[in-house]
Amino acid sequence: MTDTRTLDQVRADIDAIDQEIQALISRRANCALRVADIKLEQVQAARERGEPDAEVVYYRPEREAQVLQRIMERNTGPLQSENVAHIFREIMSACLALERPLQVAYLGPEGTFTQAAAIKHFGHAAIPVPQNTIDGVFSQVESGECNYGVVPVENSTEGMVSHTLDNFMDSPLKISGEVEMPIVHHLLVAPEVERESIVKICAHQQALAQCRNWLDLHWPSVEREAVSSNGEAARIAATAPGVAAVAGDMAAELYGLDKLAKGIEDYPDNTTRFLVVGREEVPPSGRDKTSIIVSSRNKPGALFTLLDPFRRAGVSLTRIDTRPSRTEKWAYVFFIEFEGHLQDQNIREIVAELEEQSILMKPLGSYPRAVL
Ligand SMILES: O=C(O)C(=O)C[C@]1(C(=O)O)C=C[C@@H](O)C=C1
Repeated sequence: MTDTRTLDQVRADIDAIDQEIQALISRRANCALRVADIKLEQVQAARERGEPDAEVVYYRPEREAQVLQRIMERNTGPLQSENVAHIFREIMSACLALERPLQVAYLGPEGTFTQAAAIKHFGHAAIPVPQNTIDGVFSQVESGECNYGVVPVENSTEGMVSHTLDNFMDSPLKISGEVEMPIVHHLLVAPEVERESIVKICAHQQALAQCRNWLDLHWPSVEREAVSSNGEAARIAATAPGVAAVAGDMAAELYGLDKLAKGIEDYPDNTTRFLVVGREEVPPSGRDKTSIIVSSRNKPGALFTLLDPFRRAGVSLTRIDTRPSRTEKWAYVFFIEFEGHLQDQNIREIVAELEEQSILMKPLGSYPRAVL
């Protein structure tokens, strides 16, 4: 049947639907408030049972992943599943903020891709707390100043962010989630700045590397300077007219910069993966990944021996990386990521075997696979 409603009629329908959606969102928010009360009651009961350290965990990544996954699965259009999930991401973010506003440390300053990743994962109701260094993010969460932290871990062009991996070696923090961000870089300048006046291009070293071919081709003789972050590069470009920055949309918006060239990364499917760190272990969501650090003696076949239990159990590895050991005791330190949860029987067996064969075996946490 053709739709014969007039513009006014359709708008009246939209108004009525909005009213219903709003009432439903308020009902949902009241449920979240009740969830918060129940969580508190459960912790009080646990303390009375003699568990003095029991603490309320408001943020539940496994539950959020399940909610978002289901929303995407049952979407029938016409909106795209990802767009619908983003809307619910924000609704859950606001509901969680009613229960307890989350402080999220991230590798700043404002305008970095890590901030964009933190917002993508936690939504806009979380309180972002920029840190100057990856170490700073870890220590804010370790000390309890912030509830969670977001750090870059791997780029599809440049490989692992070794500093993040090094932090995991000594930190008691657990991984509670992962975020994937497509990385699109632009060449940014302050408004009205002419191409001819650019004498220097600033960016984080990873961004300079990700755009190396493009910069070699278009700006071969202009000095490049690596600075602490893309956000910092954008801040410099906003105040120094001879300086351009390589950074993303968020930095461009934040510092009011113009795009002299868009999408300048050498590989168009350039993505960065971020990890969310927290103090709690995350229960299974049904679609999980696990990360561990494992180290073995320097002897022939050492890596094969460590990986063989995964092959036998048919568990897929999603990442393996090596870092130089920082103590003489260990010859190799491997970061291994795989599908499954530390509570799964087959993963428990693999971990037990690795504990026997290695000189160090540190689980970094199980967490839901990125949904968005
Ligand atoms: O189910 C919970 O534990 C809730 O707190 C509710 C809710 C939600 O809004 O759906 C909010 C925050 C949590 O991170 C997960 C889900």
